[in-house]
Amino acid sequence: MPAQTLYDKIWNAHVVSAQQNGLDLIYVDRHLVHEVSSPQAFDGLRAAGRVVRRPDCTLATVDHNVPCVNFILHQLIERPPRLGGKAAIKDPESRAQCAALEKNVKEFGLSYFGLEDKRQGIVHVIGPEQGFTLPGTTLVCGDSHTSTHGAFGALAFGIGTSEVEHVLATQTILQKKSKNMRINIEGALPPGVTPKDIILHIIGRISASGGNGCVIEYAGSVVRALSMEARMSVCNMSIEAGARAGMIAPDEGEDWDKAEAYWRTLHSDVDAKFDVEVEIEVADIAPCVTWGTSPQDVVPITGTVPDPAGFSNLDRRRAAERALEYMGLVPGTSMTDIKVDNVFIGSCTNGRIEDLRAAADVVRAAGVEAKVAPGVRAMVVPGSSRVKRQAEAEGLDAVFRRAGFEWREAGCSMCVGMNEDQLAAGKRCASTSNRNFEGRQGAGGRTHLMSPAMAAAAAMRGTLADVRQFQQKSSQPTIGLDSAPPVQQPAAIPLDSVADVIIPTAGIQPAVKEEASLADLPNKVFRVLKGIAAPMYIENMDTDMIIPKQFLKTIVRTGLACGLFYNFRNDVNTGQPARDFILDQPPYDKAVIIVSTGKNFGCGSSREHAAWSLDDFGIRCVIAPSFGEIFRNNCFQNCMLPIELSVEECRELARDAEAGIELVVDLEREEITRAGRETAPIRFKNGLVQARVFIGWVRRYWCDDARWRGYRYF
Ligand SMILES: CC(C)[C@@](O)(CC(=O)O)C(=O)O
Ligand code: SF4
Repeated sequence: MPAQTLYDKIWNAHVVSAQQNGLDLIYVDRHLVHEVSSPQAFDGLRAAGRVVRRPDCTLATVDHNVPCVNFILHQLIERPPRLGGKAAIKDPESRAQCAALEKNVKEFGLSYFGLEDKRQGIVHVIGPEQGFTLPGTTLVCGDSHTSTHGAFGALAFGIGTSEVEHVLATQTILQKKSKNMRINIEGALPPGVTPKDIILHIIGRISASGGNGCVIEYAGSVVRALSMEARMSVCNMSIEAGARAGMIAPDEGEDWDKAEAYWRTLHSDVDAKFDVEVEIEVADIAPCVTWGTSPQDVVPITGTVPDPAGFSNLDRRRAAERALEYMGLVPGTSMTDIKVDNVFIGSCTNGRIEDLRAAADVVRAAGVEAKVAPGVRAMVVPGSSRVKRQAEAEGLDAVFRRAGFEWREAGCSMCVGMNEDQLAAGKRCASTSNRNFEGRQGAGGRTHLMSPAMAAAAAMRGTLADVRQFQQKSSQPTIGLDSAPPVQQPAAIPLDSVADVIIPTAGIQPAVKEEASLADLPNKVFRVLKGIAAPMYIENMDTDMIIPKQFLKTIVRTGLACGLFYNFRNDVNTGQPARDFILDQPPYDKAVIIVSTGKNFGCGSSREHAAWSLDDFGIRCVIAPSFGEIFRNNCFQNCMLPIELSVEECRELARDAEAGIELVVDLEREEITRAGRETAPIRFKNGLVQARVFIGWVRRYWCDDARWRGYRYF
């Protein structure tokens, strides 16, 4: 057996069948479900008369839309008010989305941590908390930050809603295997430098597209010494590095005796080959903050706002100029001179107990009299109800409250602003979340990413601040390392209805005996596509830009063209159409193709709404130098072809698109030509694979493996 990486081992142990088009059908051990990415999936099941194949391996919760304010009465959908619950969900769309999940979990018989459940919380906090996440398993969720669970040596990745439906129905998923990337992190961690700083530093170093096409394994002495919370923060942001997933080999486990033999094999073999290896020396890292609108826009807190003119890459420079304008920043400004209006401590990156302790340490170090700086609104939102209770048991809430922080209920809150916790236009927020995208925390809001300790320091000072100045005053241990004092955990809450350790692929029974049907192939599938292409020049065009969060509250897939590139096409303040965006100008208002010269198109959130809105507008093909992996899969699911070409080729096509020349994408010939021009055709890179996957994908209505009939449909 050739040497294998950790990723290879888990992947190989879960292959149900290798497909001819370069995809593997993978068995899914665990499936987490939340209210935003699931309603359309359940509707699909209902329409097809299907059941959930493994309700015992599926766990659902509400997190994105839940109010984080604590009112006395809770009155979600026709329920008698109860004491001690959360505020009623006032926004009708948010309420409908949560209500849809409540209905679906009942109908399909799933384990559900609802609003009033003591175990409710952000999906990526509760999975590990409840022992649902285990080493060596495959775990998926309709959410990009599923990468978090890789901290346990699981292969965990985000998927789109159509894929959620496929997993619900079959407990399998069709995926292309990624490349292996290893990031070795060595050295002595300087004071004030936390896991968040390490991952921000890494993204700054390898870029937001640096992990494209890869699964990252984090290794090295620094990683081995990290606590589980810290590992989760690092793996969480693998998606911000453009990777499919992040993983860390497990080294300890509470259920050790149960699964020891298997878990012990979960490491990369000594001579395993990685496609990409990166070395990180942590000794030189300082606490980090972001200045722009991509997680790669990282500087040390001692640094200044960079000058876009310093970027030699044209798309990068354009993105930086746009970012600075959006962020209201001037090159050369010291980061510590930047005033903040809001502070948000929470999210699936940094909403765990250790994060709250780290932030509270800084608040304590500022002195008992110290208060949040005047004019700053600071809130702490625990990642789960259990984290909240633990923090209260340790008295952390009192530390925060005394200093003037708001102490909130568990949920996603201002990480995404789907509840009422939104950052107002023009306001600046020091945030422990993972995305500083335009409009991420609220339309027009400006986000700086940082560690919980740094966010607490910013709250106390009223500007971005160097946490080391606070820490010198205190003798608190460095956060995120296993050396932190042991803390008493509250009694474990049993998760009765969730199955025990699952041995991958064992005991698979042949599924339903239905036959593949080629009859109703969607008519959107094309073999030749001719039409107007709209050029776009932004690097890291994230799916928050393609469709902002206010359009994610729908429970259907249709009618989303109105949300497409919403913040580009409308005035953020008035909501009036701006009419100056490319897709609003003839002939591009009839575009069927997008040509992006910028890398990493569709990065970030897994929201299939991005593909649905492009589809609704009439786009059938997107051409770019690289794609966010989940977006790429979502395109296929919606019969929209993503084509990867070199940056130069994309630029060439963008020039033609700019001139209004129609492009012809021919799948059979695997080439792109310019209508009515003699210019040499551009061949698809990996043309065969691309075209075959596209045609094959939609033709393969059923996964026709003898052992396993996976079901897929549109
Ligand atoms: C559902 C959505 C708001 C999401 O959680 C989805 C995701 O990251 O895949 C996000 O953070 O953008
Ligand atoms: S990234 Fe934010 S919105 Fe998405 S799951 Fe994490 S906390 Fe929730």
